[in-house]
Formats: sequence, C-alpha cells, structure tokens
Amino acid sequence: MEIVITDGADTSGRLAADAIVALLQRKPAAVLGLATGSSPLPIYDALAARHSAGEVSFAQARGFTLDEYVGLPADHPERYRTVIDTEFVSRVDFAPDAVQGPDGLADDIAAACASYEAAIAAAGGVDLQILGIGTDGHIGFNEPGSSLASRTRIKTLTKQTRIDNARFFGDQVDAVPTHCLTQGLATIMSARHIVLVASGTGKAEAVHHMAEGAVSAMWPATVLQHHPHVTVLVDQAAASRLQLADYYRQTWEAKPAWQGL
Ligand SMILES: N[C@@H]1[C@@H](O)[C@H](O)[C@@H](COP(=O)(O)O)O[C@@H]1O
Repeated sequence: MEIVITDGADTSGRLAADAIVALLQRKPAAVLGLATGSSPLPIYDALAARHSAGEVSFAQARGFTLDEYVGLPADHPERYRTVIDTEFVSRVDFAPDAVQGPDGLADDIAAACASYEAAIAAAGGVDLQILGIGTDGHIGFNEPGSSLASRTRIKTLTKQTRIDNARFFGDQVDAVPTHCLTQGLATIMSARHIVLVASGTGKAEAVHHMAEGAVSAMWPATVLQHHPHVTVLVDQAAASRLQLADYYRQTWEAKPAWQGL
C-alpha cells in the first residue's frame, strides 16, 4: 500500500486523475470503477478539465459504480446512478450505456447482484477502482462486519452511515434509505489498481486502521492490505493519526515522478 500525504484534496484529485489519464493513454478501453461521495469529486473535476482540454477521451472506456441505495426512485437526485452521471459521466465522452451500476430498484435483488458481478467479469474486470472511505472504515457500502470475501449483495446501512449521509438528504436521517446494494470486498479486491482518496480529520481514524491496523471485518478497508497495488491519497488532516507518516512522506519525496502511482 502506497500512502501519499498531499497538501489537500485538490492535489489528491489531480494525482488520481493523472493515473487515470495515463491508464487511458495506454489502454483506451480501460474499465474504471467509479465511486460516489464527496471525496472523489476533485478527481472528476480534474478529469473533466483534462477532457475539455483534449487530453483524454473516455469514448472506448467502461465504468462500473460501487454501490446504490435500495428503493430510491429513478428520478431521485441522490440515487448514486444519477449522482455519478451528474458529477462525472455527463461531463466527459463515455459512450451511451458504457457506465453501469447495481440496480437498486430490481424486483429480484439477488439476481440483480449476480448479473452485476457477471457484467464486471464480462468487461474483463476493473482496471482502476476509485474509492473513498467511510468514517467507520467502510468501502463501497461494506459496513463493519462485512465478509472479507463478499461479492455484490444487499446490505443494511449502519446508523452512523445514515447520519453521515443525511447531509445529502436535507439533514433528515430518516430520509436516508436503510438498505443498499454494494460491490463486495472481494469484488473491490479484484480490481487491478485501487486508488483511495480521503480528506479531513473525520477520516483519520479509519485511514490509520486501514493502513496500519490489524486486518479485520470491523474495519472493512483493512482488507486492502492484502491487495498488491493500492494507492492512498490523503490530506494532512486525514493523515494525522498515521504512525509512519514521516516514512510515507520521505518515500513519496524520493520517488521519481516518472514512476506514477
Ligand atoms: N457509499 C459511499 C462510499 O463509497 C463513500 O466512500 C463514503 C464516504 O463519503 P464521503 O467521500 O462523502 O466522505 O460515503 C458513502 O457511504
């Protein structure tokens, strides 16, 4: 796991965007794993800017989103499928239907989850997965207690996550759905490169556990310690609980720029 401590979320977003642009340059039909939440927004802003500048095209690329609320109507602005369209997909040149998400309105949830796994596999798997992290260490919506071997499935959201996400629902915790569909931890682990972004002191404890704690379902992001290519981009506040922060800084400063993430 490579930990990069940056001077802020915009720098983290730019570095992640650099890695995605480089990927698309060597593999124009790359498969991207897309995450919602506020943390990835600087990545999408940087990619949209680079697309506008003619530096990158998504015309042959594919995308798979991480998760979705169960039961939000198709026209609900907080439906993750709508959010990712608004924040990213509509700002670049993906082909129609090139981006898919789990179907939170499916009658047969188990079948929808199985077909989502099959679609990711049929696309050749995810080349680069963007991730945020919840304050309780969840990735996607894999809440504490999630199986480290889990695949896409329905999950019950914790009270903490519903409180954290109430800001997107007019600060009404009861308006936040109780269930979600999420790629499992094993699904996420199947991606070839994982880029996780976090900022703010609220994420510091989760970031510390993820990078330096014991692997445990209680901190689901710790499963990433088993992945061979994870890049973690954190601002100073999110890095404030890292025991080896000085080592990470020295390692990054000594790394030749040409190596990329
Ligand atoms: N399902 C999403 C996660 O994918 C995201 O990482 C997390 C943190 O969100 P934020 O980046 O807004 O702090 O929120 C939600 O729970």
